[in-house]
Amino acid sequence: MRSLPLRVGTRGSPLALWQTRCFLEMVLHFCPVLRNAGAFEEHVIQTSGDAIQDRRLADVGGKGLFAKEIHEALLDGRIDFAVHSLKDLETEMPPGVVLACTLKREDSRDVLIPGPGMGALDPADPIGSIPAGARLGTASLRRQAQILHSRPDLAVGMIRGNVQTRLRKLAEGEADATLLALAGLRRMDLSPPGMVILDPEAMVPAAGQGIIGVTVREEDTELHELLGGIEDREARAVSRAERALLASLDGSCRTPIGGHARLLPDGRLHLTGLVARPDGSFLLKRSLHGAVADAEAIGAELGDSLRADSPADIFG
Ligand SMILES: NCc1[nH]cc(CCC(=O)O)c1CC(=O)O
Repeated sequence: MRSLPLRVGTRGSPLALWQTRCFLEMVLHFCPVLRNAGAFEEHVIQTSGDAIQDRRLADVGGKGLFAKEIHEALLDGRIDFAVHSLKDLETEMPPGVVLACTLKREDSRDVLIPGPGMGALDPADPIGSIPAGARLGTASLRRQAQILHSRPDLAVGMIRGNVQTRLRKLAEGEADATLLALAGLRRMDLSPPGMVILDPEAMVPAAGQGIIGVTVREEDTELHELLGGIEDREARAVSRAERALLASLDGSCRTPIGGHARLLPDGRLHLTGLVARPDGSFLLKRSLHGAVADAEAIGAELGDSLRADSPADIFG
């Protein structure tokens, strides 16, 4: 057995810390031998994404801004593994870093949250029931494009920061409504008043949304084995499809892209993909299904088909 403690890297946001502790509890559950005090050491790593609070990440121009420094710490041997929100983890990681396990998915849907000045939303048609001309606060081009596609009358402004910061800004009137991932709210036991869950076909979630992913050094077979025990096979299957779709679209961070897979009652995998223009003036959504064993091929095929039928400027 290697020397303890095992050093786990994480971002410092409340959600990231919650996810890291939840993951460590799972490891202890499956691996009681590690249950002595001090088996793990938490290393909070500030990432480029955390440092940028005033601009859209898309304008800073880089994928993987929430993970770069964490990958570096892993490759330098300063940490042994790292816990990520899979949706913030780029599909092509640096050589030597691998995704060793994906945990059981929390709810993958987005929610629409009205601010204090907005009346109740209609749960049967939440997006349609937003008052005309309302200001929506989001930094996500994927969410912005999908809302503007059906509601071009709305104004979109940016709200950034961690989940708590965004909710505070909403309460202070910086926007009339906002959109967040239900997974983050559930994990932190938050349920903002008036929030309505959006159907994933109406607001296609981001690839990997609601899934926690753990990275390790490729050569670290011991940790690979340990983490294999808590891998969730369904989460792995859907994330393989969603991430293959993302990789095959190879959009820039300025391309709104959605990807959402689920297992059908008959065991096959169903994948919905979406590409759009940020202003919602173009939006293409398609689905494909097939065998779980073909998850990656399904993602790649759907990505190719969406790309083939999108105007050139989408991927320019
Ligand atoms: N982009 C930030 C981020 N990364 C992961 C989550 C939520 C948790 C998850 O999707 O697993 C969030 C917040 C949000 O989008 O509301």
